[in-house]
Amino acid sequence: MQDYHHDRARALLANATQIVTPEEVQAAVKRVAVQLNTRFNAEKSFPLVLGVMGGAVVFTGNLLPQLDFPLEFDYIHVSRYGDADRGGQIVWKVIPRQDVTGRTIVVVDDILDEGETLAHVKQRLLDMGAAEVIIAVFADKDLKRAKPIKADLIGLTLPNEFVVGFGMDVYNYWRNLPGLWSISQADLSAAEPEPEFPVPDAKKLD
Ligand SMILES: O=P(O)(O)OC[C@H]1O[C@H](OP(=O)(O)OP(=O)(O)O)[C@H](O)[C@@H]1O
Ligand SMILES: Nc1nc2[nH]cnc2c(=O)[nH]1
Repeated sequence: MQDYHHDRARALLANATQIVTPEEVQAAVKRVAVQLNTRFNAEKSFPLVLGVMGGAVVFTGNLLPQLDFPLEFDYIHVSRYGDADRGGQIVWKVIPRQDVTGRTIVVVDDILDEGETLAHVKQRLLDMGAAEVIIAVFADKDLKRAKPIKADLIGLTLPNEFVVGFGMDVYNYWRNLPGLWSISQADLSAAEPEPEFPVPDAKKLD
């Protein structure tokens, strides 16, 4: 089982192309931090920053120490892609736990792709009584068509390719990469389905 995932993850990365270097990633995080600092140091507010797990974990972890205004942090957990490379139904795993009534909320996520996830999250927070919901994303994917939501702050704009790294995964692999990689088209969707049961390790059967 471990061999299977190790080899599959390595093969996916071997076929992938690096599109953003770790240095460019860090510059993008800084851009978002500077914009948030400029905005929130100019007003006397106390925003609730909500990271959208799981993909936002790395962006959030890099961004928070660069913010220099008073804030409260928590996370929500929403997923639309699951283990797939295409969006499906939105599944809430952790809903907002604080009372958001009347508050300014900054939602932090790794990527705005079709925009369904963040449109849904924003509407839910507004329905719960939030005064204002600001969307900060590490990356916005250029789909060349309208989306149901626009981010207020964007670190960088990406081409319409399936990317991994800096919190983003392919089949649960490679969230840990410090740069961004575009997964080969041949490895998407057509990819062999993951076995439902652990693959026997041939070596151990000998
Ligand atoms: O704009 P959309 O097309 O809706 O896609 C964007 C969402 O997709 C990713 O989450 P995913 O559902 O993959 O869950 P994850 O964060 O656990 O990887 C990403 O973190 C965004 O939340
Ligand atoms: N890993 C990953 N997750 C996504 N969720 C929406 N778009 C993407 C993408 O390009 N890569």
